[in-house]
Amino acid sequence: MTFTAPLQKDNQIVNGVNLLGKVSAEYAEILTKEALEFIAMLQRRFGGERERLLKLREYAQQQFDAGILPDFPAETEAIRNGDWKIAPIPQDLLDRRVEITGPTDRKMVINALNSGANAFMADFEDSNSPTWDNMVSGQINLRDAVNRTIDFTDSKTGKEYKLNEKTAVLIVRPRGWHLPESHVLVDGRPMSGSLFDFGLYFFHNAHKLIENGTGPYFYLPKLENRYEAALWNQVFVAAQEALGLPIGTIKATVLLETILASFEMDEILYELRDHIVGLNCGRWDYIFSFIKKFRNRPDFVLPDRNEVTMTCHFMRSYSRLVIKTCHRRGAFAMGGMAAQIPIKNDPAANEAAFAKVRADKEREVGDGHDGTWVAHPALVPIAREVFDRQMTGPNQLSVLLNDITITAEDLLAIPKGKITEGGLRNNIRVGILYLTAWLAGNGCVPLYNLMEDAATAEICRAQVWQWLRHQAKLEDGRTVDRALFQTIVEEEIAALRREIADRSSWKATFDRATELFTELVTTERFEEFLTLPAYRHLVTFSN
Ligand SMILES: CC(=O)SCCNC(=O)CCNC(=O)[C@H](O)C(C)(C)COP(=O)(O)OP(=O)(O)OC[C@H]1O[C@@H](n2cnc3c(N)ncnc32)[C@H](O)[C@@H]1OP(=O)(O)O
Ligand SMILES: O=CC(=O)O
Ligand SMILES: [Mg+2]
Repeated sequence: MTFTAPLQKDNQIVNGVNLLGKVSAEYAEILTKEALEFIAMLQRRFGGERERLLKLREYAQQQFDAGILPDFPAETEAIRNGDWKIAPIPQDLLDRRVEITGPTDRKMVINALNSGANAFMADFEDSNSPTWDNMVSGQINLRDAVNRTIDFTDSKTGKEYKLNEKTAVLIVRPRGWHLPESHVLVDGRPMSGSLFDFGLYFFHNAHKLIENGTGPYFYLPKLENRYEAALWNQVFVAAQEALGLPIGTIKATVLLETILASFEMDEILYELRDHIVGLNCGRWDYIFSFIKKFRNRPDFVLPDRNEVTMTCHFMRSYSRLVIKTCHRRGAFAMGGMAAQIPIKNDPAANEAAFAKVRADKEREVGDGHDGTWVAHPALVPIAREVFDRQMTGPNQLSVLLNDITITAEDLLAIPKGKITEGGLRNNIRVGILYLTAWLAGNGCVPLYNLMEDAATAEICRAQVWQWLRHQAKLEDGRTVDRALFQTIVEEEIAALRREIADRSSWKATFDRATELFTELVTTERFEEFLTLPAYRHLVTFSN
């Protein structure tokens, strides 16, 4: 994706680096000459390899389109069969039973760190809309959190926020390899969003984190193979060398959230063995990736989104393989995110939502996961109660699952279930409303009592695309074709317009979101990520 914007010498704080976004006095504290030199170094050294690996994804797709299915690579058998372990895990990451996640909004960062969770994943990815302001103010908020100077006063309620004495361990999730940061050009080209997010956080905070007795910890999203893991490893080595820190200071947890990465779990752990502490089951992107990679196969059409749960054979197999693989290597197998959130003003519905979260956590701890994710502070005690009851030590590394074998067939077993008009309508509604919020600068929203973020919205639009492409049959016998889609989408747009009538910030982006969603689900060529075309609408040049 390229953007044209005037290159001005006067916004070149550093030779060859052009800042196209606003730089206020506060932003300049993050976008210092030294920090920009550091991220430019990362981009110059690793930007080319990133682009090559993104091309490799296209090549792999051609194989799937030609009918070839993924399998465990023959050439890395020695790694899978070898007897090796990852490097030791730091003390403050040994017990990760409950992790809260959320965007880097100032109030939410304080709430998450105070939530009672063991760790907080501060998210520049699925739950973030990458406006320039969100990216740079997110870095400011994290810097202030690390320095314990963060505070906030809610202008509406007057409520004041500051950090408790004891806070969650901070882990930061940069954007995935596919996303650019178009407000920063290095030698005339947009830099990688991953390197921007990682680089600025690491540069400003690594030494302070170590002084505080913790470290620069990261979650790495959407990896598809060992090469992408190896690239992160090289980035870590270069970053640590540049700041004079020992190799292995950085610790990362990789989101195992693509179907292809499932075939290279050992290899990903191996490539990152000095820096990795575990894998995490990112179930929502995983489902999305499953639909995306096999999108052109009529035999891989999935049922309604709410039927594709963690208890489906392919999902349960994947999470068990994560546990088995990780524990053999001394790495953590983190669970994932149930989408239920508290339901206000309806105690019965709220209890039903909590019961679903509880059941999800019971499955995770029972299977051998070492910890889990929650989306909301009110869910911390629910997850903690389940893990405290069933996980007596700090983790379950000793659960080896030696008697379980997971095959390629298990990972690729298509779940059975219905496609319904309700499911189609829900995908359309959630897809449009999520994009509306995202374009308005909010990457995570409650919709119809569920947490929705970029990964869940990807499932919505990918399913509609897939059902249209393969003329899927609804349970009542009708075909999902253009005519049916057109009728339903028009009805839903009219209903949504009424639903958001008093939300002024959403009204401004609703039309763009409906256009974008319709384009995404009806286009001949499947868009790899909805955030790529959507990002063009977010980019604002200040000069
Ligand atoms: C697929 C994946 O990648 S999962 C990971 C990405 N997703 C996430 O991280 C989910 C993050 N969660 C959220 O953003 C929010 O919980 C939402 C959008 C789902 C729900 O938000 P809301 O409806 O506004 O929540 P609600 O009104 O109940 O919030 C109550 C309080 O909890 C706080 N809160 C809610 N969620 C979080 C969170 N994840 N972290 C910190 N604070 C939170 C709110 O800021 C609010 O604080 P206040 O009382 O001081 O004002
Ligand atoms: O990032 C998490 C996911 O489920 O996707
Ligand atoms: Mg994800």
